[in-house]
Amino acid sequence: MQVRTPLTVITGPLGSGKTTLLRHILDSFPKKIAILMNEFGEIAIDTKIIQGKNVEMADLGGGCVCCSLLGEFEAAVNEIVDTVDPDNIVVETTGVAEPDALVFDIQESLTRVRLDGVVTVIDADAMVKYPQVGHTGRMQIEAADTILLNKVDLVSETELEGIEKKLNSFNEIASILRTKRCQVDVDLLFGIGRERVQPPPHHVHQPEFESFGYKTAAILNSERFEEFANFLQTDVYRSKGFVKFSDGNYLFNFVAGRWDLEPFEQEGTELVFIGKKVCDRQEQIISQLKLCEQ
Ligand SMILES: Nc1nc2c(ncn2[C@@H]2O[C@H](COP(=O)(O)OP(=O)(O)OP(=O)(O)O)[C@@H](O)[C@H]2O)c(=O)[nH]1
Repeated sequence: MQVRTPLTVITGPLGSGKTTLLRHILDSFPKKIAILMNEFGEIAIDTKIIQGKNVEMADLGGGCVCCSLLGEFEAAVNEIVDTVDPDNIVVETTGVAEPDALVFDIQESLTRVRLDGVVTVIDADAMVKYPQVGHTGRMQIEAADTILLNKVDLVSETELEGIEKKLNSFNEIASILRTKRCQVDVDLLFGIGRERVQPPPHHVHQPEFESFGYKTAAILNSERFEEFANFLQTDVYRSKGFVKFSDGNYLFNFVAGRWDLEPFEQEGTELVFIGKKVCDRQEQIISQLKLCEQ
């Protein structure tokens, strides 16, 4: 009998910490893992963050794995099993993906893998700033076997208790683990052996988010870029990518008004901007960025 490879889906809203979790898993999980990534936006940033970690990965490209890429997903999974034969496969979906169609597809159509579990990463800070959980967020919470309530360093104990209550009201069977920077014992995430049967999805997924990208070969002035990041508040919910300053290269992350820069070996500047009506501001944002060029 052919043994099916266990597959774990990582989902969760934009900027909640999915890539942070993947980096943590790759640093601490001793088995051979293959990763499949689906990104929102035309420039693949997460793939480049993970690359170089000595891991096999496949990039599903821009688009939504839950809507248009199911065929590509199946092909990529089969190819990984054939060529890499990993102990585990991990799929990181975009922050705007609804996992029900993907879970159903894995259950019904994928003969080489079995769904081990769904891990949903939740941004505690964003849950306080934007308490209304939208349709996509709700689907991501409902699908979870394990919820990482992440960014606990940014909110109070009382706020955490409120968020846990809300998460429980959407999903009372998932275990909720509080984390900072997704630091969790990775053994808790694997070997779940999910048995829940996913009913066919009634998929009406209409992502409300738009995105655009920007690349330049120019070196950016770090002080002007910091001013730019402070000014980004309106319309942009999420931005990420690489920036080149005169003193080196950095990974830039902006989520719900907070941003940080981390030294990162990736040459050049390429950024993605995501927000509900962000394309209306594309010209303005790019002209502000050009002012940062030295
Ligand atoms: N303060 C704080 N920041 C965190 C924590 N976890 C992650 N971050 C930061 O949150 C930002 C977004 O993290 P990512 O891991 O890139 O989020 P993501 O879910 O992969 O983002 P998308 O793929 O764009 O949806 C980064 O700046 C992280 O450093 C945390 O526990 N506390």
